[in-house]
Amino acid sequence: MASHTSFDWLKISPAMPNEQIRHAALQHQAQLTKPPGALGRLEEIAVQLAALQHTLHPSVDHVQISIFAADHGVATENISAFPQAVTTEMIRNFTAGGAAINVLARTLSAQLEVINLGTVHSTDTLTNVRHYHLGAGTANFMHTAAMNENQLAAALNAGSTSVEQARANNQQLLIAGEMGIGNTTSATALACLLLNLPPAQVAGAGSGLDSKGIAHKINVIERALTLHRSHTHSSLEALRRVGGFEIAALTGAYIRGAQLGLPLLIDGFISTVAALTAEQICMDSRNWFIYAHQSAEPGHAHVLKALDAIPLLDLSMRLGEGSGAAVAVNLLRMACRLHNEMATFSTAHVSTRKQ
Ligand SMILES: Cc1cc2ncn([C@H]3O[C@H](COP(=O)(O)O)[C@@H](O)[C@H]3O)c2cc1C
Ligand SMILES: O=C(O)c1cccnc1
Repeated sequence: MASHTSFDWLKISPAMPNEQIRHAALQHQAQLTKPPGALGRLEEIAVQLAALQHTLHPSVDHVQISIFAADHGVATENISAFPQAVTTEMIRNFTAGGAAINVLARTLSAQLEVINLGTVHSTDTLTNVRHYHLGAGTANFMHTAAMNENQLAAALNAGSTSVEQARANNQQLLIAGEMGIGNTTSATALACLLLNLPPAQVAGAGSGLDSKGIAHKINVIERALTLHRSHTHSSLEALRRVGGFEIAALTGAYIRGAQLGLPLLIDGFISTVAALTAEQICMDSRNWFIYAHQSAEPGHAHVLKALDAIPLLDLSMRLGEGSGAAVAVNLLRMACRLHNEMATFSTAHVSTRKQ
């Protein structure tokens, strides 16, 4: 790939979790008034957040949710149950406060931002959207690479910018969500390239295809992989060829979040494919990822398995927008408060385990 300067930042090493604090947090958990391990993964989350935030008193009160939206050229192949216009219509809905993620963000008092990287229909009149204009959506990857290198670099940078803003605003956790009709096709093609899986194993209904629609989607992805596979020698190149602007922005956000030491709560199938891409580009970035939920999209289980990740929740959600991650925030908050506020055996005068 040319244009080295624009991709150079991807090589910066991720921040390291604090292992001393992890150890101290584990010891603290053992002193709380409960049988050791009885709070299960809530204990693990608190200990992990302590190590990531370099404090014995972790907290995720301040949450930023960044929704990256873009259109996909491959949408012209009839691979979604919904028309492409929905991407733009949903951006409008996000700004009006009516989408699922708006409701969830309000319950969390989270900061929500909407980023349009490039859609077929303009949203320029909307003032509370950050606009990037990378193009009127990606090119159709059935015929050519989805992005050129400038578009890929700009999309990765857009994700990075959101993380830097979150950091500057002292946010403690970032959720990067996505919106883009056709993006389960793009994410499936990308996962298949990165993990060498057959599309039939990964592809699903997305926003609601029937079995005939899924068979067609699989066929489209198989043909695209035949075009791109032999030219794809790196994960970054796979992202450029079959990814989307918003998937690249998520990837950039995850890599930059890891570099700046900001914990990242990963949503469903599309977000997890971006996390897989981030991890393949920048291996130790994985330390900063917390997988929130298992999507009903069948490919999600395969990608999570490849990542050796067990998500916190399984609610049969299949929405995207960062919604599954938003639902998991209260679990993280409760894990932190238990860790920070429970009495110890000694302060509460509770007898410890028999020797
Ligand atoms: C109204 C509506 C709101 C959404 N919010 C997220 N998605 C989700 O569905 C899309 C991916 O599905 P596919 O690949 O089948 O097009 C993405 O925009 C994703 O965020 C939505 C989809 C719809 C229809
Ligand atoms: O799991 C997801 O992220 C997902 C699944 C279906 C449609 N949109 C998003």
